[in-house]
Amino acid sequence: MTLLSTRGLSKHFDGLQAVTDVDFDLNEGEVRALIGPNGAGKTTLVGMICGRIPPSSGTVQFDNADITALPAHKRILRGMAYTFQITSVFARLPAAENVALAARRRLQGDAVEEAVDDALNRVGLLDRRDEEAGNLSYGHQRLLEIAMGLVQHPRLLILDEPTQGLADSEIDAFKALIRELSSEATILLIEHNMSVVMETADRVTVLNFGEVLAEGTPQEIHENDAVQAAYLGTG
Ligand SMILES: Nc1ncnc2c1ncn2[C@@H]1O[C@H](COP(=O)(O)OP(=O)(O)OP(=O)(O)O)[C@@H](O)[C@H]1O
Repeated sequence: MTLLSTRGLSKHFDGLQAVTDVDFDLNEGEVRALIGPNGAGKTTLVGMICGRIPPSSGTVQFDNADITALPAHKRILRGMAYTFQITSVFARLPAAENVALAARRRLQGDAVEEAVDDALNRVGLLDRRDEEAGNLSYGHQRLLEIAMGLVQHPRLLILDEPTQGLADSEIDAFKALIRELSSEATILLIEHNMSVVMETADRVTVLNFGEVLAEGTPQEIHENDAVQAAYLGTG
């Protein structure tokens, strides 16, 4: 089943065409990586999907409904969760309280703490639960945001460069987390780390100059000459 689709989705900022006429379909249950050179329009496309950026033209459908005009917070209620490159944690609150704020959208009472600890455990931050979020490293703040997304049991989890700032050992744990989550949520991942893309994604979409350049399995994308030329260099 198609969970998300965009048709003719475009965005220009004054004279700059950031995203052009993108038709994008995401099946329920898949892990999709969105890759492309810097400035290709990945963050802008995802911003339009989750309602942070109003499109210049085109439509977004989620779960069989046209959500193009729906504000971001209402898309969250319909089952979208996302994290962005700039962390949005409350720095002075403990890690656990940040996750609890997200959990209370859905749960009450003792169930909140249980869900918070479960989400922190899954991203590997349970032992940091009482630490002020602002004291965590940048990479750990990104993981904390993923926990804030997870605790809402989203149908679609969108992650913008989640492995930025993580050590190699943490990236390995992140790959395992994505594989585990893929049985419960559809995942859209903007990712520059090709080992993460190759090892976690079912399919890959490549954006270049705001347009879809190619789409396919990680292997197909790796072997695609146009992608090699635009993005992967000599591969
Ligand atoms: N708010 C904005 N105002 C003006 N131009 C913008 C704005 N946001 C993005 N752009 C421009 O739109 C283009 C696409 O940017 P976007 O951030 O979507 O690319 P990206 O593929 O996510 O890049 P990166 O990998 O560097 O994050 C770039 O040329 C960028 O400078």
